[in-house]
Amino acid sequence: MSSLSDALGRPLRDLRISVTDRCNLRCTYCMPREVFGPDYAFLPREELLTFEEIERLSALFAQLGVRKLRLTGGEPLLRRDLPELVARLARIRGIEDIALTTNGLLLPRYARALRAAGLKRVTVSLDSLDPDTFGRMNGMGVTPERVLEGIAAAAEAGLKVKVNTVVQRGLNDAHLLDLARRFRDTPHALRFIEFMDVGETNRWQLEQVVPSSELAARLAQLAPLEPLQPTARGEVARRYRYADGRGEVGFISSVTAPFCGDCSRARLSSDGLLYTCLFAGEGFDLKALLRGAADDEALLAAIRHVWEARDDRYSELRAQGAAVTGKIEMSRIGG
Ligand SMILES: Nc1nc2c(ncn2[C@@H]2O[C@H](COP(=O)(O)OP(=O)(O)OP(=O)(O)O)[C@@H](O)[C@H]2O)c(=O)[nH]1
Ligand SMILES: C[S@@+](CC[C@H](N)C(=O)[O-])C[C@H]1O[C@@H](n2cnc3c(N)ncnc32)[C@H](O)[C@@H]1O
Ligand code: SF4
Ligand code: SF4
Repeated sequence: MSSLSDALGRPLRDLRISVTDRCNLRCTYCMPREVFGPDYAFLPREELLTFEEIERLSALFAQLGVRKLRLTGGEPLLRRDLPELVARLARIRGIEDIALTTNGLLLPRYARALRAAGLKRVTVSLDSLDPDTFGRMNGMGVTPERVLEGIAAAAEAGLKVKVNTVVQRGLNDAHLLDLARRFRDTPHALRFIEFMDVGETNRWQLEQVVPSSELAARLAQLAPLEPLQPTARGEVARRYRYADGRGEVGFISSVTAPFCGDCSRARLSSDGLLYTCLFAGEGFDLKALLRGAADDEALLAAIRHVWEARDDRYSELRAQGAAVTGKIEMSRIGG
């Protein structure tokens, strides 16, 4: 088994796989309704990688050093028979961790099947406990209760749960202590994500980013925060525990504290393009190779080549004032 490094010396360890570009929500920061409306052209079914294709590629990525897979989207639970894909991926030699990022709405239906297929953990997105705020942010008027039911179903099925909250100044930042209180006495780590300028449609403005340092100071009203050691190199979230022992929080601070230096994440879009950065404009068409009957050696060589040429560090460059246009949408590349 070989492993490789990119142009900045970073290994390839994680593969984030988008299984659909569709979603049952329209979060304003990700798929704003005015863009992703009834006429939006989502990918036709035949353009999506099949489970066989995803399995084959994942096994090749594992040969090149990938240890962790994350299924995402769009909303991954909209992809029919997703537990079957999990079962296929769980059998791949070298894969140590499989996770799923979801908005939670379909977890009451699928949590048990996912667990039975070999999934160990899920990350559920929930931006507010205030129904008006959450309904507005998810663009569909869906209540936080529905997501909490999904979280409960996941926990009951034996899945480890993390919760992701995107923070936007003036939208949900007034209600964050309620969320923190809600999860403090649970085993579910709550992670606050700085609103990011991903894609081209979410009208990102720096003024709407609440720096994690500001949030941390607010959370300290509940109890002082003590930093925790990273569990792995390249960990996205900075983790803290409350000094009174009642829970864990994390901060994902791509805007105020970029973490490109250790970024070992590749991304596979639902239509089979390989991207080396969340903010990339172009991907490498692995599906064309797959469907052009390339053998494993040719696919391995192509992936190696792409990774070895990689010098992406978008968040660091943004922090230095660089502007980039033509970025792919989050729902297509996978969050
Ligand atoms: N800028 C940037 N943001 C990222 C990257 N990876 C993840 N994120 C952001 O962080 C959020 C959380 O990612 P998750 O996959 O839930 O978290 P994680 O910390 O990678 O996952 P685990 O540690 O495996 O639980 C994503 O939804 C993105 O918004 C990255 O490489 N770059
Ligand atoms: C694109 S979603 C896909 C998975 C699933 N639909 C969900 O919402 O969890 C993955 C993650 O990206 C986050 N995200 C989407 N747009 C974002 C943005 N502009 N800034 C920060 N995080 C964002 C979401 O909150 C979610 O946690
Ligand atoms: S963040 Fe997730 S749930 Fe919200 S619109 Fe994007 S893909 Fe859908
Ligand atoms: S901005 Fe790109 S290189 Fe930097 S951490 Fe995110 S995905 Fe990795």
